[in-house]
Amino acid sequence: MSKSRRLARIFSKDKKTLTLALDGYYFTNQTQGIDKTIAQMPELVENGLDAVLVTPGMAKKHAYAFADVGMLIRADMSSSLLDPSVPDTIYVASVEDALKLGADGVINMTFPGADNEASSHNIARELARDSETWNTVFMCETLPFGYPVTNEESNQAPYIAAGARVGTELGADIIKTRFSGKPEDSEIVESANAPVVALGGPKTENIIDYFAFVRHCMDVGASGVAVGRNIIQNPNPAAVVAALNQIIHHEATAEEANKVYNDYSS
Ligand SMILES: O=C(CO)COP(=O)(O)O
Repeated sequence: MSKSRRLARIFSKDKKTLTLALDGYYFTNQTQGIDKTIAQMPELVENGLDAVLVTPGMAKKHAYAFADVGMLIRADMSSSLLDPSVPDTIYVASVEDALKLGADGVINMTFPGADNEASSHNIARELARDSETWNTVFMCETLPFGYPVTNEESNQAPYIAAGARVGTELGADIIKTRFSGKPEDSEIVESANAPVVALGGPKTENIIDYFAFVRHCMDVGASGVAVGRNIIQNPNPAAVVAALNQIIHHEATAEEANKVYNDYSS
C-alpha cells in the first residue's frame, strides 16, 4: 500500500484530521474515560472522527472498534506516573509491529532541548527510516524541553517552531506539537514545512474555551488536532467530536461549535 493511501486514512479529503488520542496509558495516569470512549467508537466515527492514536495492546484488543478509522500506533513509552517531567522514553513497537496490527503508521515523542534529547531523536530516526521502507506514516510529536510545559520557553512559538522543524528534519510525515494560543503560532506551521496537528493540551474547564483554542490552531494553519482528555474525559465524547468536526472540516466558529455540542448533548 502506498504512503499516500495511508495518509488518506489519517486526513480527510480536505487534508485535515480530527484524531483521537487514546494512548494515554503509555505516559500518564490521566486515563479516566479511555475504555468508555472506545466503547463509543461507532458514534464517534459517525460524527466525523478521522483517526486514532493507540497503544499496541489497544490495537490488538479492539480490532473492530478501530476498523473504520485511520490508526497510528504509539511506538515509545514512558510510564513515569509520579514524575511526568522526566521524559525517559523507551522504544516498544516497531513499524513492522504496527503493520502486523493493521496500523497506517507510528508515532513517537521527541524532546528537543531536553538533557536526554538524543535518545528520543534516535527512536524517531529509526521509525522514520523504517516508515520509508514500508510506506507507512510517521507522526513525530515534538515537545521542546520535555513532556509537560515545564518552563516559560516550552510554550513559546519560536521554541515550538524550532522543535517542530527537528521532527521534519528527522523524517516525519506529520508533526504533532503544542500551540501557544498566540498569533505567532503561524511560525510553527511555517517552520515545520509539513502538516502540523495540535496536541490536545490541558483539559479546559469550559469546553467552549477548548473550541476557541482549536479554532485558533486552524486559523494559524494547523492541519487538525490529536486530542485526548478534552474528548475522553467529557461526559459526552460524541458531542465534542461532532463540534470539533464542524471547526476542523467546516470552518465553524467556537460559538457555532458550542451550539452543535449543546444541541447534541441535550
Ligand atoms: O497528546 C496526547 C496523547 O497523544 C495527549 O492528549 P491530551 O493532552 O489531549 O490528553
